[in-house]
Amino acid sequence: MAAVDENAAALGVPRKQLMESSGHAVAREVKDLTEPGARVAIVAGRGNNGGDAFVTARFLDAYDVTTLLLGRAEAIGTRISKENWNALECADYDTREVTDSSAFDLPEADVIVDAMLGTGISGDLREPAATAAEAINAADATVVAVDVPSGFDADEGDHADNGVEADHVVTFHDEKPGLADLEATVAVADIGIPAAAERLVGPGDVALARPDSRTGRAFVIGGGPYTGAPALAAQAALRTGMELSFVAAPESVAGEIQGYSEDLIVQPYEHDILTPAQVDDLVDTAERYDDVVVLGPGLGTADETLEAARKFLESYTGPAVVDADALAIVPGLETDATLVCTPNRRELARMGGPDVDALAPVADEIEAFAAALGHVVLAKGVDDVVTDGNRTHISRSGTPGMAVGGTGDTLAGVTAALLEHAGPLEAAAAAAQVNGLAGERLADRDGNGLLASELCAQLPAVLWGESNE
Ligand SMILES: NC(=O)C1=CN([C@@H]2O[C@H](COP(=O)(O)OP(=O)(O)OC[C@H]3O[C@@H](n4cnc5c(N)ncnc54)[C@H](O)[C@@H]3O)[C@@H](O)[C@H]2O)[C@@H](O)CC1
Ligand SMILES: [K+]
Repeated sequence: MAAVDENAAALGVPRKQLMESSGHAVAREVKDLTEPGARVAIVAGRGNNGGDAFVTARFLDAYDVTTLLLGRAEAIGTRISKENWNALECADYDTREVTDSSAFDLPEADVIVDAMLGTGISGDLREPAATAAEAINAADATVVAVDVPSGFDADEGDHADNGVEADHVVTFHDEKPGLADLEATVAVADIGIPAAAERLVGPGDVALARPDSRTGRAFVIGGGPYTGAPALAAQAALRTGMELSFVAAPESVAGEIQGYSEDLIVQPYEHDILTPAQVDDLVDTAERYDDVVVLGPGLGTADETLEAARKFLESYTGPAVVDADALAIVPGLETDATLVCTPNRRELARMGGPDVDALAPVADEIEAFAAALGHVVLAKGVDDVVTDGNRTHISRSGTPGMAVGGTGDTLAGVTAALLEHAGPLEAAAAAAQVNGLAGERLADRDGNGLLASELCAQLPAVLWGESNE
């Protein structure tokens, strides 16, 4: 929800507007339940849940409304909530600050609006919310909860023992898991979040997957016929926050790959391409160090290489990005690994997916393809389609200059790094967006002459730069 919210703001629908819709929806519920003139007590916390209810008060001018704030007005936690509180104060609404739990005095009311805590809560209620909840539960009034009954943990779906027992819940945008199990009627209010805030990858999705610590090991299994591809994937993983990037490559090309960069750790194996003989060692290494694997860049299409890729994924059980030539073996594969497959349009068609120029118009078909495949698919095109077969996102970032070779390899490395911090769909969606944004930054300078090797250097600014603060 926080991600969708941030995406909506980026699309021009800021959170304060959503708060206005939320507060209005709660007021409509109160109006449905009572006649004008009825007594309404709003009990509000200092977060945005309380802010919603300050809006509600403005829509209930025909009622006898008292708004109680748990805490001091200076301590209201968000700007938009503060602004809505100030609006009540300036316009002479009946507002009261409850500065400690012993001073909590719930007015006689026909309806109580519970806006103490929303989705920002964890654990049992602390004071003064605990005392207030007790009074609300003891009161002979209809209780309308804003978003969730206070004490309900929307992440876990369970309810604190000392939480509010609501009669009605007006929840926003979407059902929350566990709400339906409560003894309350639940109404889902549409608060005007554009569908694109969920469909299109935005800054909220990037924030969800952004590494907040430097950690993890990328293990790129690639190289042989080509050497640049594995090096680019490994570099991109480092630029996206991995601690170490290993490249397992044939000894015939290991020196060349190392020669590109002192940042990489190259682990040569005997042979000049990947064959099944190397697979047991590679699986051992990847599992022992909890690596995130990138399988495919530069491996080539020799039969024994593809056989080796298959054998690797049949025994490996960790997370892996499968790219380039290795994608050919994924359809029909039996594996316990968590895969993100990153085909371009041609590779997607060869895997049995739709054969089209533009991916976004056939997003539903790609979703069905991913469902049948049983893995997350990040299909790369002008617009990228990212889907787990159930939920689907479209990333529109990127620039025509990214048609250059190597940007798919950097994407594979970015995806691997984000897999260290997020689930496969979330990591893939954010990776598509981040790689494209890095390309856009570089295109400001280099236009259609940008290089994948230089795109890597843009990744940190996209993820942690000033525009994110
Ligand atoms: N898209 C969205 O996310 C929208 C959210 N809105 C509202 O914003 C709410 C979430 O707002 P916030 O994130 O500000 O969170 P809350 O309003 O739920 O408040 C969190 C506050 O409660 C305190 N707290 C946490 N656990 C506690 C406990 N066990 N006992 C006592 N205090 C505790 C925290 O210190 C924090 O200050 C939603 O429930 C909804 O009502 C709406 O304004 C509309 C849009
Ligand atoms: K609430």
